[in-house]
Amino acid sequence: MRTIDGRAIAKTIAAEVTAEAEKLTADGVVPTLAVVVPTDDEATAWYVRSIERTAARVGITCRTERLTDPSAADLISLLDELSADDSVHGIICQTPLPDGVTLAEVGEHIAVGKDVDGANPASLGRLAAGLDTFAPATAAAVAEILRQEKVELTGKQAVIIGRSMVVGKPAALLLLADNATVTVCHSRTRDLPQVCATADVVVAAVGRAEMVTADYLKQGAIVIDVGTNPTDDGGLVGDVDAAAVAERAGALTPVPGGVGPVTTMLLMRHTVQAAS
Ligand SMILES: Nc1nc(=O)c2c([nH]1)NC[C@@H]1CN(c3ccc(C(=O)N[C@@H](CCC(=O)O)C(=O)O)cc3)C=[N+]21
Repeated sequence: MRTIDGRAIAKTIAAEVTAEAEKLTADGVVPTLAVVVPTDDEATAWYVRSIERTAARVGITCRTERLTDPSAADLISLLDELSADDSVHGIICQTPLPDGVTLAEVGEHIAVGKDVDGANPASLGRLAAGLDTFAPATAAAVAEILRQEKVELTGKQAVIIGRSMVVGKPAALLLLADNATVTVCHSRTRDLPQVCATADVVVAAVGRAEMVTADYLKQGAIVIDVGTNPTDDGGLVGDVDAAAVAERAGALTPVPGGVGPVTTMLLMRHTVQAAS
């Protein structure tokens, strides 16, 4: 089994994004990403630090807006304000959101042109319609990794495990646009391992530690692991049991070092695109 190096892929994209950010800055436009942080969840805090670090490295200004226990109305008024602010080019609202608040309802208040993490339902609709738009960075990372690894998708079977608005659904649309035959599975899918075992490409985005084992895979399948599940000892594991699939998979994205770093970098690429 080949291990796909997400950090190396992120590095390649970083070079391109840095050059683009430099050009914009020379023209008097400092690419700026607003990060709205509505809850103080630990995984989110890590991602926000990573966004801030990566932005600094590629020449993007990061403006972090922390809210304490906000209502939907509080979030909406901040997102409306950022959407109208000409000095802000990209906006990401971190999940999880406070109880009872949905990403779709607040996402509607992120201007589509600044919606660098594809949270506005209109962005997802545009993606479905084949219009120019930003896909959620994680879903975009899945497609980007397959492209960079030169995995030809035309006519291939792709199975996505997970139907969320941030990963499963947009990833399905992106792979469909690359001519794969796409199946989306979820918690109610019957005979999940057998369905997955028909796939040339498996995308695991369920959020259950090491759930995907060898019996889910056909020999040689390409496996993209989107899971980031914290372990008791402070580590991180994916949705795929990497040791269990080693003999069966053709290639696998590791956790950490796979989809995560590409996700963060694509958020940066989207931000310079939004500023252009
Ligand atoms: N609106 C929204 N969009 C998101 O995309 C989003 C979010 N909210 N909320 C939080 C989660 C979490 N998330 C991660 C991204 C990268 C890594 C990542 O790069 N992890 C490193 C390792 C981290 C470690 O070692 O602890 C890696 O995989 O190599 C992790 C987690 C995006 N999220």
